[in-house]
Amino acid sequence: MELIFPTVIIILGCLALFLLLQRKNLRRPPCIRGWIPWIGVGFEFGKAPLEFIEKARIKYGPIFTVFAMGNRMTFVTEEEGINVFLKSKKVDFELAVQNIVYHTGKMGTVNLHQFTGQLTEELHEQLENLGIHGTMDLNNLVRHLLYPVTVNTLFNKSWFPTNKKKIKEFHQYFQAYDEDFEYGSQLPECLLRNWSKSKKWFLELFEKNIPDIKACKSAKDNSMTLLQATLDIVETETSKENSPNYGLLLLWASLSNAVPVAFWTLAYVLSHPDIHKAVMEGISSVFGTAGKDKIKVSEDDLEKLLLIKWCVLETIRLKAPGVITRKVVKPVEILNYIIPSGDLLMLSPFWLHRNPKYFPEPELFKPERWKKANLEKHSFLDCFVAFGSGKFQCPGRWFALLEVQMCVILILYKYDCSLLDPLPKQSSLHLVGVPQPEGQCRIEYKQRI
Ligand code: HEM
Repeated sequence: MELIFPTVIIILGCLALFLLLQRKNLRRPPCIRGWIPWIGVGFEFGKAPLEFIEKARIKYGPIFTVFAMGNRMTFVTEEEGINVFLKSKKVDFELAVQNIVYHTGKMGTVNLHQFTGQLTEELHEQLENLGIHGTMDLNNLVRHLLYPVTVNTLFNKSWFPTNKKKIKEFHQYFQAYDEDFEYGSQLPECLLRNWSKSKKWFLELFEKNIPDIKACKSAKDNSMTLLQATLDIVETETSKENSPNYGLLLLWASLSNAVPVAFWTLAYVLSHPDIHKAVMEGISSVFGTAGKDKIKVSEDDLEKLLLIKWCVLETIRLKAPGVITRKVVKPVEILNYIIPSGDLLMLSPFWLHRNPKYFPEPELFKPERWKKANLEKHSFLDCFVAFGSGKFQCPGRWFALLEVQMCVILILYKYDCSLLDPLPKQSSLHLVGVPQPEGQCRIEYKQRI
């Protein structure tokens, strides 16, 4: 009898605790966890993550958790969750992404429009290498054009290699680094040998070059490149040792997003004959029809070519990053569910931009929908979150828009272009950054005379 009483108390206590935990779990969003410990649904999720999250939304509703590789990722897809994601102090950006990202938000203060002249010059220089006529994979063409243009403009004039072997190496290492970037922050480097080798190659390159990059100010006006400005901030606020990592982050963020956006913009414009025609009429009305002159593109010219800016933005709407991420630091309530601290809160710009509630006829490439955006006041369409939003919005967004517009203008001004393949599908392998095309899409270009 003496033993029965405490035993009953313990059992009742356990039961109460169990019911309490159950109740707490009941207030959590539905969780897709699979049966394998730690791995969860990692294999299914990893095969085609973009499709996985849309199927989960259809099956489980506007908020759900995916458990994979030891992480709880809670996806929000509608207003209430999106507002919490973008505005709540209970979620954190820096803890959610690689440690090295903190503080770069300050880059936003640099006046990117000072780059108009240099971008034009660099683009003309690289376009010379295309010759007068050719056929090649459009993605390859854009990479060969924009890798050097971006690096020389953002980092240091003439920093991009000019020797063929080194250029090839740069392309190979960058593509390997880009390919596994999102796994690089989650898996041990020994499992990602190519990624780790490429990272080392770039860090060494930055280590070697940072003193030169810092020393070399523009001879014309003593102005700084974006990397110089960022390094000034990094070295004052953290330590010199972080500089190569920041350099590499900036390199990845700029090349891995702006280059595929330029590819998709050209591919969309060239595969829509009416839009292509209207774009060409715009270019001829500002610069004339002949394509041989080394035209200078000013900010005024860009204002007159609003359709091209809309085409770039419409492309970014359709090819937005698969996810952006925050870490929940204090339990937060969304749609009557409690999201526990430690969860990663995920928002998919890609799928949000395909919700007909926010973007009518979402699958169509309709640049004119941007007529409604107040671009003069630097604001995008409601629910357009390709660059994130709020405090941690992408600091490179205006540079990217400028660079892609100039790239499109100069290619189409100089060359008569047509696509030899249909618009490719996008690769569904990656969630981070702008998606890459799956397979090739050839372009034929002929210099205008
Ligand atoms: C169209 C091209 C681009 C897209 C779609 C894009 C998108 C994004 C997104 C979604 C974020 C995260 C925002 C968030 O979580 O709220 C981000 C961050 C960032 N982006 Fe971009 N980006 C682009 C181009 C660029 C360029 C050209 C640069 C460099 C010049 C750049 C530099 C960065 C940096 C450094 C961050 C980290 C922000 C921080 O530390 O606060 N991006 N970008």
